Amino acid sequence: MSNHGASDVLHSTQIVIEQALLRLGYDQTIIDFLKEPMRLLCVRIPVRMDDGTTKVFTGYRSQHNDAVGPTKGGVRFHPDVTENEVKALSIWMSLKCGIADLPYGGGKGGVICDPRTMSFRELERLSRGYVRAISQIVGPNKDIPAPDVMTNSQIMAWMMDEYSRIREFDSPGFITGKPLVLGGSKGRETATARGVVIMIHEALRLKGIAMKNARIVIQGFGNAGSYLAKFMHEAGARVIAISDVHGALYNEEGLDIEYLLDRRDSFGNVTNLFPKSISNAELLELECDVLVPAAIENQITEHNAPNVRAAIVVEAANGPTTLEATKILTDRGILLIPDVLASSGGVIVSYFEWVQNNQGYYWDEQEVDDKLKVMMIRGFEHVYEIHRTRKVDMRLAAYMAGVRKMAEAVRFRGWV
Ligand SMILES: NC(=O)C1=CN([C@@H]2O[C@H](COP(=O)(O)OP(=O)(O)OC[C@H]3O[C@@H](n4cnc5c(N)ncnc54)[C@H](O)[C@@H]3O)[C@@H](O)[C@H]2O)C=CC1
Ligand SMILES: O=C(O)CCC(=O)C(=O)O
Repeated sequence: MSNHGASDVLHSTQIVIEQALLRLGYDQTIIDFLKEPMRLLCVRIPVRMDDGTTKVFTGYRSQHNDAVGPTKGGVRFHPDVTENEVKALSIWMSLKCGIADLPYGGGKGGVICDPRTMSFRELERLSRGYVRAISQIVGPNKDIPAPDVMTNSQIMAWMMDEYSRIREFDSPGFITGKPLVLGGSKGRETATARGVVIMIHEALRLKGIAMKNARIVIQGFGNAGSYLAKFMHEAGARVIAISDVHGALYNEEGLDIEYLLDRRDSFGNVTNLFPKSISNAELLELECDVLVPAAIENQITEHNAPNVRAAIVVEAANGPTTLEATKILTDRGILLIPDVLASSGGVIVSYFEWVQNNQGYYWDEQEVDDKLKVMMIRGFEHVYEIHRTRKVDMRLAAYMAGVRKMAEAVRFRGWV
């Protein structure tokens, strides 16, 4: 997998944060404060490998700002993780929490590694080592990790167990995205995709396009992309293309999603089992009603944005569209539902999981889904209203909605 331009994502985020705060009437001091995470830890994690050697991994935990409450956000295991990427991801988490009005600031972690080449036990030792390395700055009321790219409920379970051992009492509220038997929430596994579906419903309604037979193209077939394909198929839409890191599959009549779900591996790989019809680059330029990037950063750029032939782009991934591409899509009248709004279903249900852990009382899946829907639609309406009344693009509108509460909290606390 190629490097996807991590330093750019931090810089572009800072540009939009600054624009948002200026539009909201904040001064340079708050801008300087919120443009960077308030805390960033870089750790070295020695891990005993199965062959008896010890390998040292590098990891990060970035805490953007905790004025609103504890910081919250996933941990990514990926070879291309960088300090700047983790910093940007933590800022995006703040914006997601702000839009959804959760009592959190943003945090994010990452470890430079490739889980696809590691054994189960090596992954366990790495997960536990990461928690030992960051244990001083995390905790149920400090900073609460969760899954992200190439991490899952098993990794959350090891991390929770390690943290509980260090603190010497069971701490389910330390991390979310856990297996159900360890205090996970019903609906967390599917939450990111469920949230994206709700956004697609809203966007189709605005564009006057029916869900039935709407043509959907999805890049990425992992946690976010594969469940999304399933839910869109169940809703009567036509998923005409999907992809993973190896390439893309395309069928204008609609793909057999059930079959693909059945064949995909735990890293979201499936296209390697079939003769590929098209490339990832071609997938992004297919004519469709809704294009959903659900893989990694910087996929829609100034180079391919003029060729995007979708009525709606819904960003399930974090940072899939550059700022230049955002402008091109907006100018072309394509409705863009930005990442910090569209992919907030995961952290919203993580919040529900944390609430359930704190109260020791667990909800059924319908209750989770109903509450998620209310919060996603409220977020959408808020962002769309800012976009309409302040005449700013959807990304800037989302940043304005997302950063306001944090800026207010910083001011009330008297920090700047
Ligand atoms: N899992 C979650 O709860 C949330 C995930 N997200 C974001 O959604 C995106 C996907 O995350 P997950 O589905 O959890 O990851 P995952 O690790 O489960 O799946 C990633 C998918 O993207 C594919 N992929 C990787 N590199 C690619 C490339 N260069 N071109 C095309 N496909 C590629 C992989 O093959 C895999 O199918 C990420 O940006 C993540 O930050 C956002 C909110 C929550
Ligand atoms: O569930 C969470 O707390 C965070 C999910 C996440 O990392 C994200 O939204 O990018």
